[in-house]
Amino acid sequence: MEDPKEHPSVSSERNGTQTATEPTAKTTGEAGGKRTGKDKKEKKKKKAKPQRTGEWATDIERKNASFERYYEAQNLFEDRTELDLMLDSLKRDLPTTFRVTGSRITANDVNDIIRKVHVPNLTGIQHEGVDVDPPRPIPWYLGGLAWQINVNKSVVRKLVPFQQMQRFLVYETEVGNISRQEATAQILEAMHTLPSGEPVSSPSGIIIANDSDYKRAGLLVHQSARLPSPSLVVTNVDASYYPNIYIDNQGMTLEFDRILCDVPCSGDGTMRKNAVIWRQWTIQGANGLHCLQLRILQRAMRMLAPGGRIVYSTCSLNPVENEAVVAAAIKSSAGEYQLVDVSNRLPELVRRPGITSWQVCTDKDTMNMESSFTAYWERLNDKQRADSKIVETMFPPQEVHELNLDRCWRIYPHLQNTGGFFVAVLERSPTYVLPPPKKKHTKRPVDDLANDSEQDGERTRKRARVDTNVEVTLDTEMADPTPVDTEPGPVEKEKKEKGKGTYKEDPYTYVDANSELVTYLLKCLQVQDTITNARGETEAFPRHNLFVRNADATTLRSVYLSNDRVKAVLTSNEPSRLRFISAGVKLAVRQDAGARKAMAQGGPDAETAQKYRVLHDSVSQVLPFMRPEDVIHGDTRLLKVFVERMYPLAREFASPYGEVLGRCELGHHVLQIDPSSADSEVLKGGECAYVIEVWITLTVGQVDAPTDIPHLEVERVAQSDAR
Ligand SMILES: C[S@@+](CC[C@H](N)C(=O)[O-])C[C@H]1O[C@@H](n2cnc3c(N)ncnc32)[C@H](O)[C@@H]1O
Repeated sequence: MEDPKEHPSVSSERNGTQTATEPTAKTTGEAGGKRTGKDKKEKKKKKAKPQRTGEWATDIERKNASFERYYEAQNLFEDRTELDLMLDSLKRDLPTTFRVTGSRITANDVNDIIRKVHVPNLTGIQHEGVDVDPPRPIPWYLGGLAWQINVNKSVVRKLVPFQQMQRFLVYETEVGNISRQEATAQILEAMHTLPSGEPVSSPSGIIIANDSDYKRAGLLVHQSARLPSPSLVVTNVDASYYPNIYIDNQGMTLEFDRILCDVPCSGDGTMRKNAVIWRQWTIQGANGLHCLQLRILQRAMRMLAPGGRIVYSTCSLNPVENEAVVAAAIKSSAGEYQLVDVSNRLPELVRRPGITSWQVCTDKDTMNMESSFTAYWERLNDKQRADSKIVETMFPPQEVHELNLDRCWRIYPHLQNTGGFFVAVLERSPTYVLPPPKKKHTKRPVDDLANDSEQDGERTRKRARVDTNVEVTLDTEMADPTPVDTEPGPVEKEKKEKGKGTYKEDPYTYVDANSELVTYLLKCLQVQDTITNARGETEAFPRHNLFVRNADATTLRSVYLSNDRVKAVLTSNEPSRLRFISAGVKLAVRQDAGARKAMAQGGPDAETAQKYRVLHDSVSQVLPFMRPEDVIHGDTRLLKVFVERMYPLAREFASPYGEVLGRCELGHHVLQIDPSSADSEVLKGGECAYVIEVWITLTVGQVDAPTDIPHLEVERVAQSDAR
C-alpha cells in the first residue's frame, strides 16, 4: 500500500546491477558489439543522471512467462477468463490515487477545494475528441477523503485544468494536507483523531514505526514530519528479531494493542506502478521471502497484548507469501490466535476471500508445482533435503479448513482498478495469560538481540497492561527478494552489512522540568503552566516531557517534546538495542539573532528580546496553553502579506495590524486567521482558522523593503515558517 516513488529499492539501488532507467543492450544496439568511448561516456552520463522513477515504466515489457505460469497453476479463479482479466489489468498503469489527511483540521476544507473547484474544472472536458474522466472519490474510503484520477499522465500534462490540479496536489502534499498512500502516516493520523472525528494534538498512545533498512527508516521520519507527533518513535531493527521494549527499569515490557506487519514481499501486486517487477519477478524471490515473513509475523504475535490485533499485509498475490504465512503462524500459536471476521468492514471495497488450496513451485527451472510437502520431501535424497530451501510451512497445512483462511482479503487489480493486495486480521485471545517476567537485560550489544525473540519474549515478559492506542508498524516497503537457492550476491551482502551498522544517533536527554531553562523557554513560547481544557479539566503543559538530542541538557538549542509513554520507552531502553532513529516532535529552537540585533542596535526591545521560537508544525502543541489575549487574531489581509512577502516590515501590514505587530514584544507569536474574512468563497466556507507562528525581530535598513526606508533604520520585521 505504498507509493512506488518513495521506494528507493525499486530503482537503481534495488539490484545494483542495472538501473531501471538504464537502456538494455537490446535498446542501445550494443549487443555483442564493442563499445566506443562515446558510448561509454553516454552510458556514464545516463547512469549519473537517472530519470525520475515512474518515467521508465513505459519502456518495460510487461511480460513474464514464469509469473504467468505460476499464477495459472494457482487456480485462483473459478473461470480461467478471470485470470486473463487479472493479468491484463496488471499490465495497465495504475490510476493516480491520493487521500486528504484525515486528522488535519484542514481536511474538510481541502476536500471542499477538490470538490468545489477542481472537480467542476475537470468535468465535461475532452482530449482528442474523447471525454476525460474527472477525479472521483474512492467509494470505499471513509469520509470521501480519498480520490482517484483515471487519466493517463501524458494527458494530464497536456490539459491545463489537470496541470492546475497537479500543482495543487504537489503543494498540498508538501505541506502534509494530502498524502500518497503510506500506512504509517495513516495510523499516525488515526491516533491524532478522536472517535468523534475531532483532531487531538497530543494523544497519550505510542506508535513505533520500524524498518530494518536505515534509508527506509529515514523515509519514515521524513514522511511523518508532515504530521509531527509527540507519540511517534521510529526504530531501525530487524522486525523478525524485534527486541523487547521496556517501559520501566523493573523489566515491564510494552505490549501493543495493534500491530501492522506490512511485510517485505515480492510486490507482484504493485506491477501496475512498478513495471520493473515484470522483469524482476522470479519464483525464488517469492519463495525466498516466506520464512522472513513468517518470522516477522510470529515476533509480532509475541509482542501483542491479549485481545490485541495484528494486521498482516502484503502487496503480493502469492499464496506462499500470504495464506501460507498466516496459516503457519496461527498453527504455531496453539489456539492463542485466530483470524478475525472483518467481512462487514469497508463493504464497498470489492475483494475475494483467502484461499485454502495452493501450489508451491519446487523447481524454478521446470516450474514444477506441488501441493503436498510430504510428497515433495519423499522423493528427495538426503543431499537434496539438506540443500532444499522449500519448507513445510509454504504448503497448505492439513488443518487448512479449520483456520478460517477465507477471512483473509484478496484484493485483485481487475476488481476495482487497484493494485493487488492481501490483508489478514489476527486476534490474540483476550484470556491469554502472559508468563511471569524475567529480569531485564540492560546494555546488551545489538547483536544479542535475537535472544529476545528467539529464546523468547514470552518467558521474559512481565504483564504490562497499557491502555489502548499502542501501535507498532514492523516494516515498510518491498524488500529485495533474495533467491532461496543461491548465495546472496555482493549487493545483498553489502546491504546486510549496512543494516548492521554501528548505531550513531544523538542521545535523547530529558531536561529537568523545574529548571530555569524550561521556565524561560515556556515563557518565551507564551505557554501557561496549566489551563482549563474544553472538558472543564485542569491540564498541565507536559514540561517534564521536553528533551534535547545531546548528552548535556544544560543548554537548550533545539527542544523536543514527547508524551509520557514515549518518554518511558526512550528512558527505559538502551538506545542502541532498539536503534531509535527519531522520537517525538521538535517543538522550538533557540534563535538569538533577533536578541543580538536588538542589543547591537540598542533597540528599545534589547532587554526583552525572546530567544525561543516555536516551530510551525508544533504550534498545535503550544496553542491550547496560550492565553487567548496572547494570540493575535486577524483576517486574511494579514495572511496575504505573509504569503506575498518573505520578511514583511510591520508597517507593511494594513491598519490595525501594522500597529499591533509594531507594539509586539520581539520573539515568538501566534496568529490566528478567521477564514470567514477571505475573499474567496471556497476559503470563506472553511471550518477552521489558519494558525501560524510568527517571529518578530528587528531589521536594519533594507532587507527587502521599499526604498524610502533610511538605510540604517531599525524596524520590526515579521517572518513565518508557515509560508
Ligand atoms: C511493504 S514495505 C512497507 C511499506 C510501509 N508500510 C509504508 O507504508 O511505507 C516493507 C518494508 O520492510 C522493510 N524490511 C525488509 N526486511 C525487514 C526486516 N527484517 N525487518 C524490518 N523491516 C524490513 C523493507 O525495507 C521495506 O521498507
